Amino acid sequence: METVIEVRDVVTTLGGHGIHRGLSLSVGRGEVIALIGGSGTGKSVLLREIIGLLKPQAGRVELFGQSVWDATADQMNVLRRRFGVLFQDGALFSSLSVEDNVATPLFEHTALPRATCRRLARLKLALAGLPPDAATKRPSELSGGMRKRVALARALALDPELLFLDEPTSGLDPISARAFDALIRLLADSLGLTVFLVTHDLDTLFSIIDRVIVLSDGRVLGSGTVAELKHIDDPWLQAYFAARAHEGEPSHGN
Ligand SMILES: Nc1ncnc2c1ncn2[C@@H]1O[C@H](COP(=O)(O)OP(=O)(O)OP(=O)(O)O)[C@@H](O)[C@H]1O
Repeated sequence: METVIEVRDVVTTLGGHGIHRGLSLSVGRGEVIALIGGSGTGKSVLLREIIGLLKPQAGRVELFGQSVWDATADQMNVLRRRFGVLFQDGALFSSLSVEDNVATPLFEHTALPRATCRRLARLKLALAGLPPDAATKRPSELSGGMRKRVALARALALDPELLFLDEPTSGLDPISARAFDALIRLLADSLGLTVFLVTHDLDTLFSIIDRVIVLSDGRVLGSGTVAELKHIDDPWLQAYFAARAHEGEPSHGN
């Protein structure tokens, strides 16, 4: 399997605290991966390092075989077009229409006429499951679940091969969260996307994830299906899965 994300021996210190202490992981094309770990273990920081927003003190990060932290500005621009990111808060522009929010990456990274960008944006909105009348609204006129879908549509604007999502279901009610999970899996399967998401949501793990990577104490504690990880003798991981056991059985076979 082609490697899409490669993280090797990453060391991160922030504010005098060691966050990552020689962290390594890799993700293959087409995998739907969840990164989990206790609060403050450095999941979001790692995500920012992988997408080139924060530089680790040591180690190597590669996307599609290109070193992120040795890339020239031109190489980074090419890389940025190959991945989309959905940040935790959606980071939508409140003053722009939904359609222009989604068209913004097309305005910025392509020479297409603005009307064409908007037409493509409408297609992405439909792909993200939004009704046509959402396009001309402002983000504030939509529900939280719909705003997430707008942010997803924007992350898909440039037809990425790789999608990063930071806590995609946080702030959603359980029904919207499960619908959003299903949408991510559908898009991954339909478009051949590789998905790397950070989550605390056990239902997401049980329903749509191929492989879970667990961060603990600055390193990868383990990686595998939920069933495989249940055998790891780690207090945080055991407590995490116990929370699910109290809620009932998993909805999916892994
Ligand atoms: N820019 C920064 N400067 C200093 N410390 C930071 C910075 N960004 C993050 N941190 C610290 O790094 C640690 C890891 O943060 P991070 O947000 O990656 O954790 P996380 O695993 O995503 O946590 P959570 O599950 O609670 O979202 C935290 O202790 C955080 O306070």
